[in-house]
Amino acid sequence: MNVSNQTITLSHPVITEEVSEAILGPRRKQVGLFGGTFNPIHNGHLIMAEAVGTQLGLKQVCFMPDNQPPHVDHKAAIPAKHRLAMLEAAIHDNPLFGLELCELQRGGVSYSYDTLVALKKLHPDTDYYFIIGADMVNYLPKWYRIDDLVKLVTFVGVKRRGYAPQSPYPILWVDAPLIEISSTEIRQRVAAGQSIRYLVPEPVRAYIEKEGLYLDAN
Ligand SMILES: Nc1ncnc2c1ncn2[C@@H]1O[C@H](COP(=O)(O)OP(=O)(O)OP(=O)(O)O)[C@@H](O)[C@H]1O
Ligand SMILES: O=C(O)c1ccc[n+]([C@@H]2O[C@H](COP(=O)([O-])O)[C@@H](O)[C@H]2O)c1
Repeated sequence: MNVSNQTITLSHPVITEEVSEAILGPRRKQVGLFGGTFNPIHNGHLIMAEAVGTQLGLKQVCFMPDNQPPHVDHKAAIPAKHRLAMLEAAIHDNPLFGLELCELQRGGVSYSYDTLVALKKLHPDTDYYFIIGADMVNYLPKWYRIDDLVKLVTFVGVKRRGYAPQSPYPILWVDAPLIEISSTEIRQRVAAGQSIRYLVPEPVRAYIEKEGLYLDAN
């Protein structure tokens, strides 16, 4: 500790986070939830999760694979065990990233309202930030019990080219590098025998090849 001209500079924190919590009570945790089908996860997902987590200073960003996405026009995804294996391979080397598996464990249609009610009951000291692309923000008015859901969670909208950053609901808008990759494009490229190198992390590319996934276009 240096003392000069009445300015005190601390060379290291005096109390630890544990001591602070013992005195002031538990601090609220800020956790990002990135829900998706991840069929498969791609670099666009990873870049936006990193951008949101670092810009908002979140403690963790949890990727949350859905069991069955609520909108009816979604194509059947490959089995959850493959989507999960690729997610694990993609995120394991980033300490900011984690997994939230409650929707797979619950089964059925993955309504976000049901998920947030369950998570808030389990972790009342956590504030959740639900990360969605600007394309998905347009659909928010159609989400199940959306007026109740916005009271349980803060929606973080990631800007995308071609989608105005606006909504009737409160959205925390975040800029991330614009990476126009979609899982649909990855599946189509694999089916057409084209390269997906550098569009997905290398362990994900290797897994798709080893397991022979997405060879039929859908
Ligand atoms: N390149 C991207 N930039 C910004 N947001 C994205 C991007 N790709 C996906 N998202 C967002 O990620 C979330 C989960 O998306 P999902 O798992 O359905 O991936 P997808 O690439 O959109 O898949 P699909 O092409 O099969 O519809 C959604 O909120 C979607 O808006
Ligand atoms: O709860 C809803 O009504 C609802 C409607 C559409 C999408 N969602 C959630 O939004 C996330 C992204 O959806 P998707 O279809 O792009 O994978 C995923 O976690 C879905 O469960 C939720």
